[in-house]
Parts: sequence; C-alpha cells; structure tokens
Amino acid sequence: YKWPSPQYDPLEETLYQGGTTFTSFFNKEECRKRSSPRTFVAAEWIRLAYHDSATHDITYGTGGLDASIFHELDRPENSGAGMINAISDFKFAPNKYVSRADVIAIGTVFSSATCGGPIIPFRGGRKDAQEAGPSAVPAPSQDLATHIEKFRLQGFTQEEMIGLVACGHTFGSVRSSDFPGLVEGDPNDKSGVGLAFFDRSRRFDNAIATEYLDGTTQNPLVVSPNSRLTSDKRIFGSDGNVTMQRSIPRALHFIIIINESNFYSFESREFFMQTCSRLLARMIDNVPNNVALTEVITLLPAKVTEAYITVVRSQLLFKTTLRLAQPQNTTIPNNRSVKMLWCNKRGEFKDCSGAHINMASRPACGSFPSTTVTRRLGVDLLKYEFAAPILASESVGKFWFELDEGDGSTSTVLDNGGGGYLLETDEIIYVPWFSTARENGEDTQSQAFDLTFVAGIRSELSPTSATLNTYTNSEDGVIGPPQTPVLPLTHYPDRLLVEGYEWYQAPVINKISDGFQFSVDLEVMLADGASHKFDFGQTRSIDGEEGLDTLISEVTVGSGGD
Ligand code: HEM
Repeated sequence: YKWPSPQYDPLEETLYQGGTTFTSFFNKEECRKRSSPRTFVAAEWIRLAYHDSATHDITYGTGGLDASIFHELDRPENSGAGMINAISDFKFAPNKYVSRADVIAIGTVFSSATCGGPIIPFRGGRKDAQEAGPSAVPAPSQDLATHIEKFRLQGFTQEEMIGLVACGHTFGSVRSSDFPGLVEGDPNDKSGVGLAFFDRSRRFDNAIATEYLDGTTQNPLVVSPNSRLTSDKRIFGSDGNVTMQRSIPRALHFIIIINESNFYSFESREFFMQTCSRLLARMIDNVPNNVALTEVITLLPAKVTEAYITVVRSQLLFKTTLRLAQPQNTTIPNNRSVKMLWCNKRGEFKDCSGAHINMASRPACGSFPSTTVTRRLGVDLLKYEFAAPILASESVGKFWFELDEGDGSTSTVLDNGGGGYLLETDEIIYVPWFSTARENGEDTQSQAFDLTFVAGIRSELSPTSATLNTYTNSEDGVIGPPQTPVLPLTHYPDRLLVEGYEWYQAPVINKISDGFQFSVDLEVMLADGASHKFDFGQTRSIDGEEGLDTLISEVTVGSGGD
C-alpha cells in the first residue's frame, strides 16, 4: 500500500511501532507472566482470540473474530480470570481504524512472536459485532464427534483441529478455579498447584507434542483421571497420532539413522512452526463473509508517520515525521542526515515552478518504540522529525526526502515509490498547541475532561459549516457502537491564530482513556459544495505540542540538488 492510507497506516503502526499500553505489553522477547496467579499473558490472549473466533460458521458465513466475546463473557464456556484479564488489556487499544477485533487478532500475533513462536501474518479490517454471537466454543466434556463437527463448522478439518489445539496448548495452563474437575488447589498458591501447565516448556514450541508422544505429558486434558474431560487425549489421538508425530523430531522415530537426524529434527521444528503459523492465521482470519480483510500488513521500510500543518506559538509549521527501518544494532553514521524537500502548494512558485524547492535538514534523532514483532524481525525504527516554518500564502504540496549517509555516497531518495508524498489538506488545520484538556472538577467519578479543540481555517474561505467529529471506542465500560458525536466549530474572529488562518474551536467533555485513542476529525464545507477534511487527529499531543518548538528547522530554498 501507499501512504497515505487511513486504514493501513494505523494498522501498520499498531503492529510494528506500538506506542500504546497494549502494544508495549511485551517489552522484551519473553513470555510475560502475571503476578498472581503466575499465568501467561500470551496464553490468555490466544485463548480469548480462539473463543471469539470459534463462533465462525462456514455454513452461513457468519461469526468469527468480531469481538463478540466482549458480549459473551457471562457464558460458562468463556469463564475464567484469564478472559477478564485479556479483555482489560485490550479494551483501551482500539481506535477509529483499528477495531476491537483487530486488536484481539494482533494480540495473537504478539503472543506468538514474544514466546518464540512464528510471526503470524496479520491482515486488518475486522468489524466489531455489537451483540453476542452463537455459543460455539468446545468444552472438554464433549465427545470427539462433537469436537470434529465444531471445528468443521469453524472451517478446519480433523487434521487441522489436531494441529490448532496443539498450537493453542503449546503454552498456558488449566486453572483449578476455572476447571476444579481437572485441577485441584489454589491457583494463587506459590508452589504452583492449582495451575496445571500443558507442557514443561513455557515457550511456544512442540513440547506439547513430544511430551504427549513420549508419555511424560502432565497435560491435564490428557492425563486427568476424569476421562470424560481428557479432550486433548481424544483429539491428539484421533488419527492414530499421525499428525502429532509429524510435529516432533523424526529422529526420535528413526533414531538409528544418525546421519539424517539433524535434517529431520530441523524439518519437524519447522513443520510445527509453519503449521501453527498457517492455522493461527486462519483462526484470526475467520471473519463473517461480509468483512473484507486487508492484504497482509508488512513493515514499510520508509514511512511518513505524520504530516500536517499546524501552529506553534505564533508560527505556522509543516510538521512531518519520517520513520526509517534499519537492521538492529547498526551504527548510524555520525554525519548521516535526512533532508526533507517540498514544493509550495500555492502562489508564484506553486508545484516547484522556477525550480523553487524548499529544504529542511535533520541529523539522526531518536527512535520509535517498536513491538515484539518488529524486534523479532531484527529491525530498529529511527525517527526523523521535521517542523518547518511555512507561510500560508505558499503552503505545502508534494514533499519527499533524501537520505545522505555523509560519506560521499549518493543520497537515497525516499519519495513514496516515485510520486512523492502529497499533503492533502491545508484548508482546515488542527492546532493541538492551542487546544486544552482540563480536568472536569464536577465529574470526579469518571475522570472527565473538558477539552477544547482549536482548528484553523484559511482566511480567504467562507465556510458554510465547520465541524469537529470526535471518535472513541475505547472508553472504559463502553461496549456499544463507537461514540462519534459531531460538534460545530465556532469561529472566533477576534482571536489571532496565525497570518492566513482564522481561529475556530469546539468544546468537548470526555474521558481521555488510558490508550489516548480518542481522536478528532475536522471538516469544512464551502459554498461551492467542496469539503475538506483533516482526519484522525491525535489527542495525546493536546495542550501544547511538547518539545515541538525545539524541533523547528531552518528552511532553505534551492533547486533540489546539493
Ligand atoms: C476442543 C477444543 C479445546 C478445548 C476443549 C480446550 C479446553 C481448554 C481448557 C479447559 C483450558 C483451561 C482454561 C482455564 O483454566 O482457564 C484451556 C486453556 C487454553 N486453551 Fe484451549 N481448548 C481447546 C482448543 C483450543 C484452541 C483451538 C486454542 C487456540 C488455538 C486454545 C488455546 C488455549 C490456551 C492458550 C489456553 C491457556 C490459557 C491460559 O493459560 O490462561 N484452546 N483450553
């Protein structure tokens, strides 16, 4: 895909860049445990994803990973503190373009990546159900025929069912509090009774299969004396162990063929990982037929993460950030700099006529936070931020970058695959610097905030309407449709914003929830029927763009070359 894409950009950023409470859950490549009981976050996230996805029905093309689980927690099949933990990890993460269901799917991708499992390809675009789906999650007490039928309806063959259950039960445990018939003891007991792990390895690997086959397994769904509840035993053995044997080193079967043992052991580890990658991808891609998923979201090596015109103090600025991926632990050359170049959008030198090209340069500056997936790919994300003073009469049209390593080599041009990056809107601009967030003293209960959003509209325009559309689906306790109130922006002709733009503002009372996923869209309608939009303004930078005034770059004008 190409920048800008309202749908892909936020999905790509959530997957690779993170930066929210949810995405930074796994700060290291370790299977993080909760404090008490010592359960695995990753396991809780994957179980939740399966239980949401299990409502998929291939007969009618309904159900699947659609966040209906948010409405289904009162069912016995979804019981357990792990489910409540996972929901509370996820609930502040969705935003206008990343649905709750996408967050749950990304949770599975993160879980696998952080525990040493495969990097599961991720597609976005899931839609959130606003009500519960049918009851469809398999229970340990059901017989094999029922399980085969349930997985068939979810789109999996018997062999795939064996694989998917083994992949899901590669980590995590059965808790006594949830299944007292399977495990005894207190799950909070430090000695570990009350949490019966599926295998001895705490990583994403094929120990679930090797221990099952060599008879050392402690998996309660295999060894419980209550044979009614040993569903893994029935499922794993349902094809005479053929599928399970494919996921362990074949060297164990052909131990005498010493020369081939390495070959086979490599092959089978790969087989387990590849099988899990494929099946878990299908599990999270099980969506209702009327949902079209995106293509697989890959990491963009060079990406513009923001580009907008705004005002800081009394200065009109063009604010952009370029993100560059590079192999981890690579030393950045001291003299490296990134130059941003742009054409005026208006006035005499519009579209770079007369070879009038503006330039602003930055040395390497900080890096973006990255997610567990990005780190597994061995990539760092460098940040080059620009805040270039501009004039409203000139504005900004097309822009692009040149990466100069400072070693005499030819600069690399980063121009969005050829056409350059195009700043879409300068008619209406978002001004977080003058916007404010104040605690609403009257509503101490819900931590409400009085927000004032300030926007600028070009002075020569006569709007027939100007509106602000706030968007949140991440407020605590809100599991209904997203909140999207549309509010009028009021013109304040006496307030000076900046030369060329008029001051508009709208007050909003809202909770800024943990994830800061509350966003604003601005729209101005003109008499000729044209409308201009500024989409998905972030509110985390409200009340002063912290540090932005220190980034202001010197702008030079030239013909583009050195
Ligand atoms: C017949 C099918 C299945 C049955 C009967 C079953 C049953 C169970 C049971 C009883 C638990 C213990 C839950 C608790 O104590 O809170 C569990 C945990 C778990 N299941 Fe399954 N499961 C099945 C399929 C799957 C599948 C397909 C996946 C994912 C691909 C999966 C992923 C997990 C995970 C990750 C846990 C551990 C959760 C934790 O540690 O918090 N299960 N399962």
